[in-house]
Amino acid sequence: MANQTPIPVVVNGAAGKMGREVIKAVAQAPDLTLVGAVDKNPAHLGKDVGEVAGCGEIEVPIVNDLQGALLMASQEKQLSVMVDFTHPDGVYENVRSAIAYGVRPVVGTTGLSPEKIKDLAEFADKASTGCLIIPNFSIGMVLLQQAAIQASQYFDHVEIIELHHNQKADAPSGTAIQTAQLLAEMGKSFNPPTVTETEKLAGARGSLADEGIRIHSIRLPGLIAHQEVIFGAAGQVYTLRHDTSDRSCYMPGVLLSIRKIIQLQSLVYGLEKIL
Ligand SMILES: NC(=O)C1=CN([C@@H]2O[C@H](COP(=O)(O)OP(=O)(O)OC[C@H]3O[C@@H](n4cnc5c(N)ncnc54)[C@H](OP(=O)(O)O)[C@@H]3O)[C@@H](O)[C@H]2O)C=CC1
Ligand SMILES: O=C(O)C1=N[C@H](C(=O)O)C[C@H](O)C1
Repeated sequence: MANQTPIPVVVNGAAGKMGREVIKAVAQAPDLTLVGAVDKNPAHLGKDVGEVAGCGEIEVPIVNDLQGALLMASQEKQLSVMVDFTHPDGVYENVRSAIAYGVRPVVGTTGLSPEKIKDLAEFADKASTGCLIIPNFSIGMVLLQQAAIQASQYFDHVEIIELHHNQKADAPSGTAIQTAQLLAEMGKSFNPPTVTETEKLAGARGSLADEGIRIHSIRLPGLIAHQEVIFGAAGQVYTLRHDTSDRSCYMPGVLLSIRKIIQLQSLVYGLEKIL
């Protein structure tokens, strides 16, 4: 790895909570080189992104021009990568732009609808470009999901609770949606009704995903990112829980994705597919 030319990386959303972690991780990785830092928050424009991230000056200023950053990255000799941790409203256009410039997108931003993901998959296919959409970069969450898939063979009743900080824009979380999808793909329906239910307050029973799976979203200051998958059967409850205490937990998955995407020619959804 030491003799290879470093992979050029653009970080979009560089001044955000996740973006800052990615800047620190990329700055410390000898096989990666940061070539662009983009963020729309005017408070950070023009500042050195290393200073903003807290890892010291790295001589890359924060700009609010994704197209310009992608153009520069596309002119590097090596295939380049855009890491996106921005906002559900802008991520689709960001990914389209990256693919159009031949820059490979590693997407952590959540909130993309299944239709938009399908559309991006077709766009990536046409361009023969790798694109990674990863709802959760932590290994603990992959393991939780695998345990949930196992348990779903034996339990017919399951509900998901996701708990996040109250700055989160989208609900349910991308992770909870993916977890429900993985269970729904098991080829069975969950939660057969046992009684006629009435919601006295709308939403009391949470949101309804495919195959009868319910997701409940909690938003509170003091939380980072947490998820429970609770299975119930006569006389027993089986609870799987993952807790994030620091956003650094996502960085091994982000770095792995940057390294792996160079070899991909199509869109891949989910960290478990590249482990
Ligand atoms: N896949 C995973 O493992 C994880 C995914 N996430 C997801 O990542 C996303 C970002 O989360 P987080 O870092 O906590 O959010 P933050 O709000 O802390 O950071 C987002 C940053 O991106 C900026 N921004 C927003 N829209 C754009 C845009 N169109 N172009 C450039 N910059 C933009 C924001 O500016 P401003 O402040 O002005 O809005 C902000 O500085 C969310 O969707 C979240 O769910 C989070 C953690 C882990
Ligand atoms: O907004 C967050 O913080 C997180 N977002 C992702 C999601 O929506 O699943 C991943 C993790 O839960 C943290």
